[in-house]
Amino acid sequence: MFQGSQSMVKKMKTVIIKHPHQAFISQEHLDQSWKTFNYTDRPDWNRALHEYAKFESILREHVENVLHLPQSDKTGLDSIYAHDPVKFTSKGAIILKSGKELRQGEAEVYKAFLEENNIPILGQLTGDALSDGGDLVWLDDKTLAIGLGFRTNKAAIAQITEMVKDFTDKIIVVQLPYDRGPAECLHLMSIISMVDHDLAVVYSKLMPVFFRQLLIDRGIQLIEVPDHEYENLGSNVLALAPRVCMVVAGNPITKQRLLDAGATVYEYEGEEISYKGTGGPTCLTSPVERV
Ligand SMILES: NC(=[NH2+])NCCC[C@H](N)C(=O)O
Repeated sequence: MFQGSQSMVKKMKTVIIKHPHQAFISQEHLDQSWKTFNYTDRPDWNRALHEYAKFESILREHVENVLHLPQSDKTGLDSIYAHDPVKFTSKGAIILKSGKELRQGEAEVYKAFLEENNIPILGQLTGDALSDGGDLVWLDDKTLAIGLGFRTNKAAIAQITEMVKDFTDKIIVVQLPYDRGPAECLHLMSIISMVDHDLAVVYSKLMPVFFRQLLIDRGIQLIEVPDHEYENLGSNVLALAPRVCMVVAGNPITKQRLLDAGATVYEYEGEEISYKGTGGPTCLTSPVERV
């Protein structure tokens, strides 16, 4: 029985990931495509494998089922960030269409993978609708916040709203700023990560005032990420269970603030697999079931 949820924090039971073997493929492949995909630098294949081994071992300690997406010639480097092509609801996956054109082939591969594994699909974006999973945040099981920006458009918000309306009370549209422009990746999840039902890590500088206030009004304690740790993906924190989380190493202030809030914090080195492609632990994982 599929145990889908509309939570970013409940105990993760099943997760989909994509290993560098299937996404990065080889040093040669990385060399050919890192500039095209707008990475900050050329990832090192061996170090990427090493980092990923640690990352995956933390995941395996906490998550019963870890499923791997297959290699495909329809996808590129960014497919390592398995969070983006779909979003899970309690009734199954919504198949999205990336706002980054180079990533649009990922959804089809993902959909076939879900079908093969008998994981339910709720619906799929059609027409002009564009959205990345990184823009969709369940604040609780009845409330979905959606970032409206370069990666997610109004057509997608309308279609997603329609798909979830029978089992969701509220959709909150959060306007994202221009920040560094369309070539860079800025998702709603770049500026907020839920760590428990009442605890979130945030980068308030890029957050609309109404949204920050709404979080506070909902009784959510906010942990602020300092500027230099935001640059190091410090605001990208993956909840493995309520207050049990994973961060990219090199964010000591955020880590200490999480510890002070009573969280257990696991770290992995993410220079190659996270930093260079701008994708932290939430981006590297697609939680299917949380219980
Ligand atoms: N959910 C996320 N924050 N994903 C990050 C994706 C990063 C990737 N390089 C992109 O530009 O699409």
